[in-house]
Amino acid sequence: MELGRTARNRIKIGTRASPLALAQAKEVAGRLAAYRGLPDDCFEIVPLTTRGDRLDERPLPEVGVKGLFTIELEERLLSGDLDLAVHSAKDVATTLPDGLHLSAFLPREDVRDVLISRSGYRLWELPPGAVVGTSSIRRAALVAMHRPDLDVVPFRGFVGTRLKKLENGVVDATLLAMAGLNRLGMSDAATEILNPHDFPPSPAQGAICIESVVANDRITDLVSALNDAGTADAVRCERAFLQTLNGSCRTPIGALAVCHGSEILLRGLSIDADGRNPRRVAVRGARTAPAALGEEAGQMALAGVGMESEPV
Ligand SMILES: NCc1[nH]cc(CCC(=O)O)c1CC(=O)O
Repeated sequence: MELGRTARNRIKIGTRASPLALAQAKEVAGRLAAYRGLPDDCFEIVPLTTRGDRLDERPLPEVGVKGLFTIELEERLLSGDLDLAVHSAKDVATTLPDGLHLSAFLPREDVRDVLISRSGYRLWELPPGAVVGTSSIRRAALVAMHRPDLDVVPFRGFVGTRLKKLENGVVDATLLAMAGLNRLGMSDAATEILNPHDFPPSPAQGAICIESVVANDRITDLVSALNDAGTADAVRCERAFLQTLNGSCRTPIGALAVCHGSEILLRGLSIDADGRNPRRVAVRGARTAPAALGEEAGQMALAGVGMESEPV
């Protein structure tokens, strides 16, 4: 393959400029180099500040949630300035711009959320009125479901910034994805790993994906070496569930799909923003049509059928 021979045709990998996103882009460049036998210097990592980063001080639900961290990267893919973009799959809007596709998924990291608390308390041990910082409507709703007596406040910024704010006493506890902590080498910060039944993760949590131009066969072929089929199927199933339910983008949704041989098992949850009325759904189906299964589960949740009664 005539790749990376000169500076001019280096493969440009776009990413958010956060430390986590940069670590993920480096991981992708390293794997591509290793799997394709290419020199490291044939990749150029291009960090971009996204709208979501610029709106750092405002709570996310106010500024519209999806696509905030990806739009700038997508524009540059379409203009040809970038060859591929590396994203946390959970930050990618369920509908992509025409001409782009998710061309590979890396093997999924830990899918779970963790609680990080200053005094080492677990979620059920936090004193009444303790302040929990999160700007995720899903995490806020799940905290309210388990601990309606806690005070949830907006809390944003890069992972390291949030941990510093926690240390400085701005909040008593916060919630983060274990995957991000692992990738940053900060897993020691976790106080309690929350189990996915009590605290369902975001659809696509823990998965890194590559987005690129559909018509660019060279890039589609290049990145195919990185694709993990089980992760791709599970995430496509979860994203279809989210897309089916997410008319308003305001409904807290959790979802986790797991592949077992030729089948996928999907468990999903939707819940009111105040933590009331959790609605759970579970479906099992063939791996041949992951998105159809996710959509079916979404339709069931919308219709209120096939729901599991509480507690499960
Ligand atoms: N929205 C920020 C974001 N996007 C992906 C991750 C974690 C990494 C992952 O889920 O793969 C995080 C931080 C967090 O939620 O703790």
